[in-house]
Amino acid sequence: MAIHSDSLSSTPAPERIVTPHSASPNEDSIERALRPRRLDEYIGQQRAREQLEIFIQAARQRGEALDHVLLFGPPGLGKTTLAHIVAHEMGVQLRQTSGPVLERPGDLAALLTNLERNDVLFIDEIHRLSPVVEEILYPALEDFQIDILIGEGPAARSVKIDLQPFTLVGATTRAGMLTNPLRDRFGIVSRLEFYSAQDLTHIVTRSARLLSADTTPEGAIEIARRARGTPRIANRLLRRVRDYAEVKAGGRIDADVAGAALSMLEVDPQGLDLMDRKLLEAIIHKFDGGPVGVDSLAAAIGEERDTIEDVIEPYLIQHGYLQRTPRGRMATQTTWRHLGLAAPQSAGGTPDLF
Ligand SMILES: Nc1ncnc2c1ncn2[C@@H]1O[C@H](COP(=O)(O)OP(=O)(O)OP(=O)(O)O)[C@@H](O)[C@H]1O
Ligand SMILES: [Mg+2]
Repeated sequence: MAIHSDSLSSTPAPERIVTPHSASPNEDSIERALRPRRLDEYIGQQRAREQLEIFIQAARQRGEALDHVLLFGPPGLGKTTLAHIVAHEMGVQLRQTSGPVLERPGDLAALLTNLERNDVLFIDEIHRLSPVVEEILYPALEDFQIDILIGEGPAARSVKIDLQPFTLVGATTRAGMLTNPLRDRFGIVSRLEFYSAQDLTHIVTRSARLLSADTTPEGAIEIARRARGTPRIANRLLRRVRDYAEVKAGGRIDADVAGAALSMLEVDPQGLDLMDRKLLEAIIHKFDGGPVGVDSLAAAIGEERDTIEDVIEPYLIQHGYLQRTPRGRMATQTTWRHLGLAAPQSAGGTPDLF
């Protein structure tokens, strides 16, 4: 069966404390425990939440399946969480799989034919569906029907099978890698954004309550500020800071304890971690501040190109540490300053006038 657990859907990268991917099966089970189950417990992402609230209510009132939903955004922002919430709010079952797991059309056909009326089928990493599997999906999404080929050679014939109406929830970190015909079949498209420090503070406070971690409001703010705008990282930092507080500070997490613990974890005051700094330092020291192509950068820091593009870069770009230009990546004035260096005139971004 092609359904697989949450633990298989993330790339482990245990060496990195702020990696937005979940690092271990143990962490996955903690994540599940911290996962909000209802839409009104889902903090932040106001736009996505408000839209879904209306569409879910309308679908429920009509007794219909919700339109197909595409969720996209960087790892750890709550796509899987939202998929589960959609099923819960619709009062239906969720079946979960992911693009790379569905190798053959039959894998998807088996899942589709087992769905009950209005169920949610959640396909994670939907940009990694193989083209033959994607073909099966088109008529399923449009007409709730699939065409499957039975037999081989001259005796082969195509059979149409009717499906129950269902909702596909697709998640991807790369909306740009979806084919047009697939993207066009989603009626609801939600882009998840990095969270504000304020929203993350709510998330840390909620998780601290669930984990019975003794956290002051200032302690929660300190963790939230340094979590790269990402709930998964906020929850992970909270657990590590709690360990530190229990061993070094009688268990209480205040701003000083959180700050000391995060420094020990090499998360700097802006929330950048070792990998972030390694990338920024490589651009400055090995490539004179850029522009440098992402492949050269990947080779220089020993990371996969995909990891740079999906995991490291989005936050750095949004926060002005990195510019993506047609000729490659460039460090900005902010980057030079952040690393305690004097920026050259040629550095990207707003010049430092002071
Ligand atoms: N809006 C939110 N409110 C509270 N907690 C959240 C929210 N979004 C995410 N979380 C927490 O962050 C964790 C990670 O979220 P989730 O697994 O849904 O991310 P994802 O976008 O699916 O990541 P990936 O791209 O790696 O699959 C969850 O376990 C949950 O505890
Ligand atoms: Mg996920």
